[in-house]
Amino acid sequence: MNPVIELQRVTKRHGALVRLAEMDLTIKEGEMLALLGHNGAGKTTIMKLILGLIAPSSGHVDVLGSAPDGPHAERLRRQLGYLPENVTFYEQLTGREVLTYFARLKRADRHQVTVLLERVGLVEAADRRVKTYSKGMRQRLGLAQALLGSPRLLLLDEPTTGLDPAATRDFYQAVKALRDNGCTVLLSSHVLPGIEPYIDRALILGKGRRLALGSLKQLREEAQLPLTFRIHGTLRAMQSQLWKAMSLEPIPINERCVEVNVPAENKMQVLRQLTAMPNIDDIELSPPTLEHLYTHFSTRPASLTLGASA
Ligand SMILES: Nc1ncnc2c1ncn2[C@@H]1O[C@H](COP(=O)(O)OP(=O)(O)OP(=O)(O)O)[C@@H](O)[C@H]1O
Repeated sequence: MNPVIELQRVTKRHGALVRLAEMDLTIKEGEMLALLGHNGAGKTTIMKLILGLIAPSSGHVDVLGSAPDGPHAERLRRQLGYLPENVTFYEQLTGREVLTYFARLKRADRHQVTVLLERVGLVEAADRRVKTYSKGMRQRLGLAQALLGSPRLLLLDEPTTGLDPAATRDFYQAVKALRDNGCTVLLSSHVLPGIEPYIDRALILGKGRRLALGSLKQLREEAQLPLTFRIHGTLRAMQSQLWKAMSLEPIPINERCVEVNVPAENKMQVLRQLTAMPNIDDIELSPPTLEHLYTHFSTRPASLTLGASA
């Protein structure tokens, strides 16, 4: 598949401050990639470079086949949708009026307004003033605004900050439907819960540098973090020597439940030993979450990040 975004050794500096350092990144058509990082890690800087709002100090940025700050910038921007962090609208206008206003600005077909209100689940609230909207509804209106003109590439900057888990899920489901229709999505976030099922890959950033890049599976393979086993049963009968014999350190959850961390390579061996025990009723296995992986990659020594996967 064609790359939609290509960054080659891109650096963005302000005097001595390096906002982004030698970044290489290729995003393919129809991919959903999450930019993850602490405040000031460089997420918005990457988005602004892709939008052509700022130019790299060195290196090359290519978006849909041309430079975003080059002679084709205007044509290119019509193919991009952008939901900025902290989106605000005219409070006195209705959702429909807001979208109609943006459609005019973007020179998009006004018939799209109703279609998009439907797509983001705002049809019933379309004729209410924005000042009556919840945070989740405002974000969905922001998403509808970003979708005007049927963009091929969607950039979402911290789109779910401040949303509750149900509103976050609804938001990502709407984005996933777009991605499934071939739209490429780049989203930045430091709110990790809820994002896992929707992304193809994650780029973990720290101080403008790439700390890790890959699918959840690739990040798990690279990190080699242990699996968590939640074991249920009559555990009081389990002597500490038994745990020791399996090289496990149980963390009590309650009288009938403990958690143990098991290195991935020992998974089957430990499972066999545990399932052979009559006092164990159930075992739940959890691989490391994106949150565990993020913590791992953002706290490991800098010398180990040089080989971050391409
Ligand atoms: N216009 C600017 N001039 C100088 N430095 C800037 C400018 N904009 C951002 N920076 C700096 O660049 C670095 C990266 O900022 P950026 O906004 O890309 O981070 P971020 O990962 O999006 O952070 P956040 O999660 O807080 O939004 C930070 O150190 C920031 O202070």
